[in-house]
Amino acid sequence: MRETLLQVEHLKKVYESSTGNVEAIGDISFSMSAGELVCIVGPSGCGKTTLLKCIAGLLRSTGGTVELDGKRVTGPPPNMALVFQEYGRSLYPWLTVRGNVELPLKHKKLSRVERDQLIDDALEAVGLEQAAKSYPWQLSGGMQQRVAIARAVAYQPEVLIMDEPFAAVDAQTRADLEDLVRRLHLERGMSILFVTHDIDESVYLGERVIVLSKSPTWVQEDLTIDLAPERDQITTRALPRFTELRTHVYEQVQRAKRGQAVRPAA
Ligand SMILES: Nc1ncnc2c1ncn2[C@@H]1O[C@H](COP(=O)(O)OP(=O)(O)OP(=O)(O)O)[C@@H](O)[C@H]1O
Repeated sequence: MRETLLQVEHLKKVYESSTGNVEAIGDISFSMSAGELVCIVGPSGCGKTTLLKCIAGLLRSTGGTVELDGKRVTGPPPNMALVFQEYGRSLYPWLTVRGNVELPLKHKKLSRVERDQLIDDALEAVGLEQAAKSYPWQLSGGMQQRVAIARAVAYQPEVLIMDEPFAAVDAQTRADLEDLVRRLHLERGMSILFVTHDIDESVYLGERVIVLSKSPTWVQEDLTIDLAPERDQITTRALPRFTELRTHVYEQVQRAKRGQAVRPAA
């Protein structure tokens, strides 16, 4: 059995402000094993980003706990990497692609040779060897997002957190980036927690899809995606089972939006 990597227990988040409190997360519990790729979907505004920020130690929860590798998360854990939707803002325009990938490695005690190996390997993994000396602003949106992914790969985190990473790229680039994520997961065993608005994307990518209720949020369903690990944009998406799963998740999200799902007794 795979060991538990991430454990979220009764997480709660209330935003307090002068205009009133917002109970964003009601009570979320789930766990994720090492080497898993888990997708999270839910209605707009249900607290997906809030959840990821709490998991990443960027936001203090109001209640409950997050543990990574058995250690309580109270601030950004060193063994976690994040990739967000806004690739333009996550890359430093004055650094080359190589410089951007190298940056977080400076916090690790590595020799020059080890660092160079990690950077070369990561750039190769995302297919950007030729662009190492370019600057981010010289690249397309999809390529910039590859740089952000290469940076995470080179860092060798225990878990990679991705928040709507492909929402701002065109459909063809998105499909390519989805396949890149699948490959990193399959070939390198990367543990990935992936938030998306796109139901088809969640089923195509995930080994599990967690459906969140609307705010104040709880886990409405934790669904195993029983598709073969080797996936392909054409054949996998054409499978009857793929259609069944995406229809099921779609219906669950619709129920969540309408607030129709019944929360199981604790
Ligand atoms: N800093 C904040 N102060 C007050 N309320 C907030 C704050 N950030 C988020 N919220 C509220 O918390 C709830 C959850 O927001 P969050 O951005 O986490 O949802 P989301 O599921 O990621 O949204 P989307 O699907 O639109 O990206 C929303 O009602 C939002 O208005």
